[in-house]
Amino acid sequence: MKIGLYFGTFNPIHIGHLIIANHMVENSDLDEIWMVVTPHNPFKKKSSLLDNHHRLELVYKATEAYDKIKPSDIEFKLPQPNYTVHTLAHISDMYKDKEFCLIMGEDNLKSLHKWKNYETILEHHNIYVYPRIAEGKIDSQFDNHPKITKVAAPIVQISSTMIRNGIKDNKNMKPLLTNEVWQYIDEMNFYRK
Ligand SMILES: Nc1ncnc2c1ncn2[C@@H]1O[C@H](COP(=O)(O)OP(=O)(O)OP(=O)(O)O)[C@@H](O)[C@H]1O
Ligand SMILES: O=C(O)c1ccc[n+]([C@@H]2O[C@H](COP(=O)([O-])O)[C@@H](O)[C@H]2O)c1
Repeated sequence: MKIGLYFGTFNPIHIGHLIIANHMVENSDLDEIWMVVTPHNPFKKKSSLLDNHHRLELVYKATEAYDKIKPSDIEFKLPQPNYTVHTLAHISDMYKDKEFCLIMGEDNLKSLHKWKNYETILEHHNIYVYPRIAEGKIDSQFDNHPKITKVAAPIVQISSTMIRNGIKDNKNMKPLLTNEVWQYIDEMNFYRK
């Protein structure tokens, strides 16, 4: 079984993430997508983060109706900040019968050469890349790389930052989230201040 790992902070998960996950699983050889909720991205400050379990709950609510998309809390028990190379080693060891690939936007591909042991990641895993509008250039070593496959997924210009800021400013952000996710955020008063 081939699993696509879609890593993210998901603070909160929005329809942009879901569109990508669904597109990838329906238009590639991947059997499932696991949305891996990251406690602490080594490149981001942790301060404005909703608790891990709340972010996981939101991913659970967003993906409940999708058979091939599943939430994962595998990084919760691993040392922080979360280096993807360590998570991949751990998960591959846990599920020896499965093949794990990475799903990544072009924005993340632009910084991949700065990730811890990125050569090891590429040695053991395929990366499926979808287009994203972002500044900067992709390192030329990743051009036509045998382990990197580009997938022509739609571009959706939504970010979690946009949603958090909108909620704080009392704007209606409902169309950018699933109903279940919006209801939970609203009930719990998340992101209001
Ligand atoms: N609209 C989108 N379309 C496609 N990919 C996205 C979109 N938003 C985020 N991603 C990608 O999904 C992964 C997880 O996203 P992340 O949790 O960082 O969301 P974000 O919206 O970029 O968050 P933030 O605004 O808080 O930085 C990252 O690899 C990110 O590049
Ligand atoms: O391993 C690394 O060096 C590394 C550097 C930057 C980001 N990552 C991972 O990339 C994933 C995407 O993060 P984010 O915050 O953009 O959603 C998340 O799981 C991070 O831990 C990993």
